[in-house]
This record gives sequence, structure tokens and C-alpha cells, in this order.
Amino acid sequence: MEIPQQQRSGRPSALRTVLLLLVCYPIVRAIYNVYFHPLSKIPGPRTWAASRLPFIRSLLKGTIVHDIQKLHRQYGPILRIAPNEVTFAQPEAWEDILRPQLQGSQFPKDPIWWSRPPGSATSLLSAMAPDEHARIRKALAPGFTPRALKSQEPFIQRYVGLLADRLGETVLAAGPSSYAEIDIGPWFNFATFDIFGDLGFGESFDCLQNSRFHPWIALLFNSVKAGAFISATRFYPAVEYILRKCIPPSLKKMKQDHHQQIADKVRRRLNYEMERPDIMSHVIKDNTSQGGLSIDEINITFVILTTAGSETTATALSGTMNYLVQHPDKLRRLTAEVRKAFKSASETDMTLDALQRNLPYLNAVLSEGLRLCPPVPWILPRVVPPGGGTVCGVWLPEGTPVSVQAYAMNRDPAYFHRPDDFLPERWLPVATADEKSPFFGDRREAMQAFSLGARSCMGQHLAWAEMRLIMAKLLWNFDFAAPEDKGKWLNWEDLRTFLLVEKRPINVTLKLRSDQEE
Ligand code: HEM
Repeated sequence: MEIPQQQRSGRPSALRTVLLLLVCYPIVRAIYNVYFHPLSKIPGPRTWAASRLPFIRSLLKGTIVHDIQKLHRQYGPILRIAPNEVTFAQPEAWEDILRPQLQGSQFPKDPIWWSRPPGSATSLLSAMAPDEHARIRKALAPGFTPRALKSQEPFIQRYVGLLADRLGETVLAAGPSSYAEIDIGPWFNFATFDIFGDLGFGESFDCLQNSRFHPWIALLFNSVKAGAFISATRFYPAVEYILRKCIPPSLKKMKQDHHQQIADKVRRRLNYEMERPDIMSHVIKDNTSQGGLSIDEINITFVILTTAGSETTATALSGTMNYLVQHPDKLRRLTAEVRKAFKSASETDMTLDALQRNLPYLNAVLSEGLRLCPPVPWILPRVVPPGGGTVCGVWLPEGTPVSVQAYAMNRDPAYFHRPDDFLPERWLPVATADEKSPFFGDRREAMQAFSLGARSCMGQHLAWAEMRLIMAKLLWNFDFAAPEDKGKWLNWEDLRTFLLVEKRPINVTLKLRSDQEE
């Protein structure tokens, strides 16, 4: 049978039209994005303004924080990093985005990064609506006050003591009067995970006991990395849909087992008959009142707290120690301060109170560590609320994702003198009081390692307590140094970021302090 002429030519021409559209649409869209989009006047590279792809590439490579830092240097503190997104490296952005003054003008979280996976309960981090977030935060808050911290001090002291003991054994195993060369990074993780295990679930993860990660924790960083990949797919819902369909059953089973383990841990803690002043005790106590948390909300929130509270603190400690051993003069000054302040490193001498009050250089060193190695190097996007909003003097249409670049800002010469150098002195009181100090003009408010506002870090008192005690106890007990072979030194700027910082070995040498050997 002969196919009519119209039909014969119709198919190819329909196909041609579809192909033409597929080719033309992205080009037209890119031209619109660069020249006619409401954000077209905001500085930034054209390729990033034209399409989301350069951003995604940088995110998946783990270089997003450094790429954006370079772009800020080139284009200034207000930067368009995707067709519809703007990021800021200007101190005022903290207040404008995270603590807006006008009632009802909260910038909610961008669901691309935070929305919960299907079937999962709402957690503190995934709660989008301000009132739902406030309900969960209120239930957790009593466990994070300075008063609660006081009653949690014995738990913290126990694990930090165990950390010092285990490192002491490692040194002794290397032979008398000798020194050990170790990667100190995992040890910080062991301590912070064990502390949170006990404060959160009533049982440590036994990382210090076994000198290795609990299998569950070994999965956590990979899941944070996977989180970056999942967020990338969400920019293209069809890709996200297909990838979700392709998840192998073995991976789904692993996830289920993981959740079951957490649920078991939480159940065991909830069944305790004895009172213990940990974080969970406050959740249980207040849970009978209206607005308490469901068991699923407790499970998921405590999983998130485990990473939020442990990985971050360990990163800050790793970064600070890495800078210290590479700056022997600062290390010497800090070690001397710690050893002079305490007769012993016992719980009764080296208290959290004393560490906070009497060691200005320790506090300055940790602040400098947080500046150069922020554990949360960029605050993931919030969304401009209905009606639009102004950030750093720029009006933005509603729905625009906006973020704060902590890493770029902390190393910006516009805000800090010699910004890439490790100079704890900038945080000493004299630097703010003495006009002649080179650090007098530093914009210290640019550094907000714990963020600001309704969603700022709940665990900052705990984090400071852990950082001070761990650093002081180790320096009191051991002499630290960098390995002689500079090839083993880590350059913090080389680390990749997948929402959190991906660490590499922090090689240090340590021996028992020389005035104690005999
Ligand atoms: C040096 C250590 C730490 C740093 C630098 C840090 C930093 C931060 C930052 C920047 C945020 C805000 C993230 C955002 O809004 O996108 C945050 C949130 C949070 N942090 Fe931390 N954190 C640290 C340790 C801890 C610890 C020890 C805990 C307690 C277990 C903790 C619990 C939380 C919680 C619960 C939130 C979410 C608060 C909310 O959404 O209402 N953090 N942290």
C-alpha cells in the first residue's frame, strides 16, 4: 500500500520540530537568563548565570566552596551563581538572611537542599515551616542550655580522659621515650561521636574503646556526600525520579537496617529506668506537654544531631591542630598557657568553667581555627519570602535562593588582615582595644561559625566545651609537632566540600610531655 505523501513527510517533520525544540530551548533559555532575567544585573560569570550546570559540576567535584571564593574575588561580594540564585560574602548578609528584623519576614530553607525523603519523618533540619521548626527546636532546647551543659560535664570529661589515655597507650606502644606519628583526625571523631552517643542515646559508640569507627558512623559521611548528589538531582526532577527508581534493593535494605539500629538505640534509651542528665532526658521530660515529639521525629532528629554535633566539632579540632603543628611558635605559646593554668589535667582541675574563663589564648586559637576551617563552609540556601526582600542593599524577587559563603568571607582581605594566615592574636582583647594593632580593623562579625537567628547552631556551648577540653587536655599531656617530612603535611585549602568538609589525614607526631617523662 502506498503511504500518502503528507503522512510520509509528516513524521520526519514532527521529529525535526521536536529535535529543533530540544536544541533551541536551552539556547533561548540561556539567552533569557543572561540578558532578560530579573537577576541579570547581578554580577557573576555568564556561564553560571546561563544554566545551573556549572554550579552542579562544581558541587559534584567538591570544589564549590573554592570555586565560589574565586568568583567572589573576581566579581565582588554579591554573586549570581545560577540562573535564579544569588550568594553573599558580605557580613550584613548574616543579619539580612538569617536574622531579618521585620516580623514575619523569615527566609525559609530552600526545599531543594532540605526536604525530607519520601516516607521519612520531619526532623529539626528538614522542618520547613517556621512553626513546625519552632516546635521541634523548643522540645530539644532545654538539653542545650549552659545549665544542662554543667550537668553533662562528667560525660564529656570521661571521654576526653579516655582519648588522652588511648593516645598515651599509642605513644608508649611506639617504645619508651619515643614518639608516635598518627593521623589525629579520626581520634577527634572518635571522641566527639562517643560523647554525643552517650549524651544522645545513653550509650557511647565505643569508638575510643575499639580505636575504630562504629560501622554506623562509617556510613555517615558517605550519606552526607550522597546528600550533595541527591540535591544536585533535584534541580532536574526527571533525573531525580529515574535515579530513585534505580536505587538497588541492597542499598534500600542497608538504609532500613541503619534506621532500625537507630530506632533500637532510641528505644533502649527511652526504657532506662535510672535518671541521667543527658540531652534525651529533656526531650523525654517535656514530651508529655503539647507539641512534644513523635517517636519517628525523635529517631530522625537524633540521627541528624549525631552528624551535626560530632563531625563538625571534629573538623574544627582537626583544622586547628593542623594549623598549630605547622606554626610551632603558636603551638608553644598555647601549650605554655595550658600547662601554666593547671596543676593537673584532672576533672577537678581542668573544668569547663576554668577553661572558658582563664585561657584567652586557647579561645583565640580555636576562634582562628573556626575562621580558617569553618566546619559548615557555606550556609545552604534560604528562599526570599513572598513579596521579595532586600539583602545587602539589593532587592530580590520572592522565591530567589540566597546563601552565605562563610569560607570566602572568612578569608576575604576586605574583612581580615592577612586573611589566609593563622594568627590567633587577632582574637585577643588587645586587638580590639589597641588602635595600633594590625587586627584593629578586622570585621570580626563577618565570622559566624555557628550562624545566627532562629536556626543557628543549638550545640554551640557543647561544641566550645568539647573543643576547649580536648585541645587543653591533649596539650597538657603531650608534645605535638608536625612530621619532619613536609610531604606529609596537609594543606587545608586543598580539602573538598560535600556540604561538610571531606577530611584527609592530619599527620602529627606526639610524645609524652618532656617534663613528665622521668
Ligand atoms: C564546631 C562545631 C560546630 C559548628 C561550627 C556548628 C555550626 C552550625 C551551623 C553553621 C549551623 C546552621 C546551619 C544552617 O542553618 O544551615 C548549625 C546548626 C545546628 N547545629 Fe551545629 N555546629 C557545631 C557543633 C554542634 C554540636 C556539638 C551540636 C549538638 C549536638 C550541634 C547541633 C546543631 C543543631 C541541632 C543545628 C540545627 C539548628 C536548627 O536548625 O534549628 N552543632 N551548626
